[in-house]
Amino acid sequence: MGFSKSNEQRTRVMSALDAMRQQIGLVLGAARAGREVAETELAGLELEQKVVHAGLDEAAQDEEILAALRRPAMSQVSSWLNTVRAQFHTDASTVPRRLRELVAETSAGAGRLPPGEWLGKIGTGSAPPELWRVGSAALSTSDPRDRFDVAVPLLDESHLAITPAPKTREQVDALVEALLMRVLSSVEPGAVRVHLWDIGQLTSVLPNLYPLSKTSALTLYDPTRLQDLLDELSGHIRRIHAQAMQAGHTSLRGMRAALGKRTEPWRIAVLFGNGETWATEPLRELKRIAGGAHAAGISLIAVDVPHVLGGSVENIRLLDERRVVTSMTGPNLVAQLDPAIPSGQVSGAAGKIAEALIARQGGPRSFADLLPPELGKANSAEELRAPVGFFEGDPVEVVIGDSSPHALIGGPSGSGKTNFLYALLGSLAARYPPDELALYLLDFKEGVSFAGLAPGRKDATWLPHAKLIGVNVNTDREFGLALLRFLSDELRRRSTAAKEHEVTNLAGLRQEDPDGHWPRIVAVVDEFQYLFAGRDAVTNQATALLEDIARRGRAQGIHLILASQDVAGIEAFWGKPAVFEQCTLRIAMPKARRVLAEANTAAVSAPRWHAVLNHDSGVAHGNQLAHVPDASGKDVFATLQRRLWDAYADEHDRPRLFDGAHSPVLEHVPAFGELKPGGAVTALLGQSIDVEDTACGIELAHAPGRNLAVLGTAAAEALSILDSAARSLARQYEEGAVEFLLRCPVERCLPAVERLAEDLVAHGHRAVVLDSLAPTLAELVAAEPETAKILLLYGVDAELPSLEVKEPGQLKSGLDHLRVVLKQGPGKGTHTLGWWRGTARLKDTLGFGGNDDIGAWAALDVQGSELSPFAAGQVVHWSPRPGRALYFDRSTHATPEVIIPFLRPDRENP
Ligand SMILES: Nc1ncnc2c1ncn2[C@@H]1O[C@H](COP(=O)(O)OP(=O)(O)OP(=O)(O)O)[C@@H](O)[C@H]1O
Repeated sequence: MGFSKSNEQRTRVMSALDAMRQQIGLVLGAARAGREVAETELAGLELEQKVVHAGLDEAAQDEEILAALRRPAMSQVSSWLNTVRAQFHTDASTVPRRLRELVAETSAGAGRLPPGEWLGKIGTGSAPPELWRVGSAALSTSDPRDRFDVAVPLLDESHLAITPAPKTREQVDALVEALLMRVLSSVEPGAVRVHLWDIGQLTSVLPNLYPLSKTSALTLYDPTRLQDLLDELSGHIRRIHAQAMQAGHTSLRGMRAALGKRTEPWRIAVLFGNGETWATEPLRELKRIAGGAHAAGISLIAVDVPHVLGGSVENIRLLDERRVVTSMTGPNLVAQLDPAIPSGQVSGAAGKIAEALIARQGGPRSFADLLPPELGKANSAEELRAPVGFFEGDPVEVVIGDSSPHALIGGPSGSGKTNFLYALLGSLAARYPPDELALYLLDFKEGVSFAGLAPGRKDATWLPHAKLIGVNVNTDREFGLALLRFLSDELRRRSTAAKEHEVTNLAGLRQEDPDGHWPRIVAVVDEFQYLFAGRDAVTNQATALLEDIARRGRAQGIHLILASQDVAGIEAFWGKPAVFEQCTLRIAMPKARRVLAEANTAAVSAPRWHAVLNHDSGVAHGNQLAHVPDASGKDVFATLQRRLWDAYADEHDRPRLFDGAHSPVLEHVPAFGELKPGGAVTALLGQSIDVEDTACGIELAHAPGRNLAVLGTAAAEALSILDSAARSLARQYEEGAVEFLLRCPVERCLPAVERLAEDLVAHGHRAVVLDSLAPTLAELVAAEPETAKILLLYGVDAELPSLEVKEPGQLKSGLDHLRVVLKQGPGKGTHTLGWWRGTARLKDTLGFGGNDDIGAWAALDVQGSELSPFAAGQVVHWSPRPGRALYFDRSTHATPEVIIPFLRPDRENP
């Protein structure tokens, strides 16, 4: 039925009803008119009053009145009344027929027919009736053919206010139930959503409809959840308003008419009050909702709510169990409610609709349903947009862009947070090619959540969008910091470019610099609260960087997705509202707390494998529930990854994988492969904790202080550092151009030292493991070296007692010679790389004023406070941990940095 046609019909119904109301009014009008006549004739007036009081029909039976009318003086009264009466009957007799016809026209099927005709059948209509029968009425009770339908408008049209009479709750329930069943049976399953709230009952509001409550067609709100319902409705109104406005319409109905299809379900909210007035705040909200409801396809049915609602409202007032007065038929006509539909029939039919709805929605959807028909067709200049799940069969999208630049995801362990991230990453990567979207993925959790996106032993493919993948970084907060620094640098680079092109955001930059490479960057930090885990410099720097990126990233297309398992992660924000506020996209997994706004409890009731998406900073009206398909099951993501890899891997390098649980092997790092004679000689010591895959080393220039001290008792790490230093140096000298002098008084380390010496020799260099150190030191002091010499001293502290002894007749001790070698050696190409097992012994070795001779150090299990004398007195923060060293090179570092000593597989370990 076309909109204008139905409108016309509705007008006709209304005018027919008006006509009837007028006829009824005439009877009373007659009395008034008669009274005017009777002003000149008191008797006439009295008589008429009597007639009117009795009613025309009754008066005709009343002998006394009849006698009075027969009096000649009253002839005028008598004939006038007769005319009125005749005219009334002529007109009124046609009203029921006209009404019946019109209601039949506007209200087909379940809108009007008795339940036997439609109950239990599944509706197919997308254009439901406009009037819904609730009962019938007649102008004269004597003739049953005069009965006509009493019906009320509902969807898009009107609210309904029902006022019960005492002890009529059962009848009201039956009335509402029948009305809802008429509506639900008229339209296709899912096209109408019913929300039920009852102020006084916990469980049994219209129980016959309960089979529907396992679907979206029926949502029940217990008495305490009025606010949830009001939030839901007002959120819906705002969303529809925004949607419709964007598409150039003013209402859902208008949008539906223009598109020729239903875009959103209608909603009917039934509110059962108890006759008492509402508190100011919810009432205000209810009135606001009522005012905007029709445009959003919402109708309210308010039962025993003694307030005037906004919007158009029809009323039904019960006089007793059967008799009602409705605003449709006017105050003077009493209608009869239809009898209740037997409850078994209602629940049976509700069950059928529920089944049809479940079948229609096709059950849970899969990850493949999130993917577009073709890979990589989307453009990210304006925003990123991708579905992550489904609500009632319809996709629910995440939008990352100007109005929702950053996201906060929360959910307890096992709630599907990681799975959600996979769904999101997959959906994005399938839509945007790597030139449009670059991913930086960091997981502070122990485990390998993102490791599969980098090439691995089992699967050699990688996600071409991923530039960096950090896993097992829970103890390497510095890596998080490195990522933030990288993003902040990129932010600066982009804003400089934007300024140069005189634009203010990424979309502008891309337009002005079409050949530039400006993908949107999405950085995911899972369990980001680890960044703030200590009261230290890392936390302070992370906070500052994060705030900066959060604030300015929006314009430059740099987006943060911060995920956290528990409240702790969110609490980390409490002192940092800037970051929190910028995360306007909130995603709450079931049972997540504090991710959404304080009063928004949607996540509490979200079912398993669902997420509540909210692009409005977590305010309730922004809630969108979505079922998230399984994206982390076996082969699910991997299948997409392979397709993406096939499509893009040729042009996009593998991501850098940083795995905190696996130290790199010296021979595998690019920096080692690139070493060759001729450049500045650099001894590699370990891996930098950085976004780029870089090794960290000490440059052995011919300058004072170019020696290295390794400090601490951790033998494996100490061996590793000296080992990689020697091996990397070996690659930078031509054969015979360097001599390695090794000395190791620590028994258990000796095999490793001997093995190193053999390997150095095999490399073509001279390498000697010394039996004693003192004579060699004396020689080094005495002669000018012909070649570069590298002194590798293991456990120097063990050597000290013997070095301190002066040989008889000698002025200088071995220790004196060592001090000279440390001081003067580097200038002549003799560098000492030594391992002291404690800082005190290093001080003893260096003596007064000797600290400058150690230009660089790598500390292992040594407390920070012991290190400041070797770092120009600055406060050093360092909590020693296995597999890590704190490295400081006076000539290159402002502050020390954490490095990862290389792994020495298949080599002797102490
Ligand atoms: N939407 C889903 N459909 C089916 N299975 C899922 C879904 N989401 C998660 N799972 C499964 O549930 C388990 C836990 O999910 P997931 O690892 O994503 O949770 P999490 O919140 O990240 O937990 P944690 O933080 O402990 O890793 C996984 O085995 C995952 O495969």
